[in-house]
Amino acid sequence: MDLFPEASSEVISAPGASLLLHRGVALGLSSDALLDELVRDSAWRTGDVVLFGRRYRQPRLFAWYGDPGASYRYSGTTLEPLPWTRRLDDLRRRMEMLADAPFNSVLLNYYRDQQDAMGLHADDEPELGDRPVIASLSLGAPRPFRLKHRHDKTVKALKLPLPPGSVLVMAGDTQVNWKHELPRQARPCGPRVNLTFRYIYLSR
Ligand SMILES: O=C(O)CCC(=O)C(=O)O
Ligand SMILES: [Fe+2]
Repeated sequence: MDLFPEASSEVISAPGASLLLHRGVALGLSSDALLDELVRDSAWRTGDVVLFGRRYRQPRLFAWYGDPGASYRYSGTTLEPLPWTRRLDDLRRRMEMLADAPFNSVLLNYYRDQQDAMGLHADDEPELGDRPVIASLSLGAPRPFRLKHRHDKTVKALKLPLPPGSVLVMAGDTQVNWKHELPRQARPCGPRVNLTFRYIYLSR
């Protein structure tokens, strides 16, 4: 078991973005064991999206955990967070140290195979604030994460392979200037779980 994998941190240069990719982050157990545990123990649910007036099932499972009141809004529904599990709270503390920012919630996404995906979007909901710090922990199949500039078509898209045990910290104006996606894959691949730790400004 690789409890202390080779750790490294890399600045990903992208105009108008702040991206730091940490590899081999200490998680308290191996990334494979953590993947298995989260797949088994998380309260996975399905979601729908409405696109051009039609309702579609999202091609992935998700779960939302956090402090009371840190609710998550998507496609017209508001989700109340499930209480932190010991594991997720431990990971939250680790991510806070790594990103030097507070987090009060985490969105887990479970991509069961190559057909599960997440479309192009920015995490720019008002409750995330103006320049959110988001720590994105990846486990399982190393699938490419794509980033596209929102305003300047001449800026080349980025394709980052996010290996298991890596944490991509998106900060500064990243969400203002860039969108990101996790495309469907042509080739079969194993499961992947991604956790995005976020800070939700609580509504009064
Ligand atoms: O699965 C990923 O790497 C990205 C997830 C994501 O963009 C999100 O949860 O907002
Ligand atoms: Fe996102």
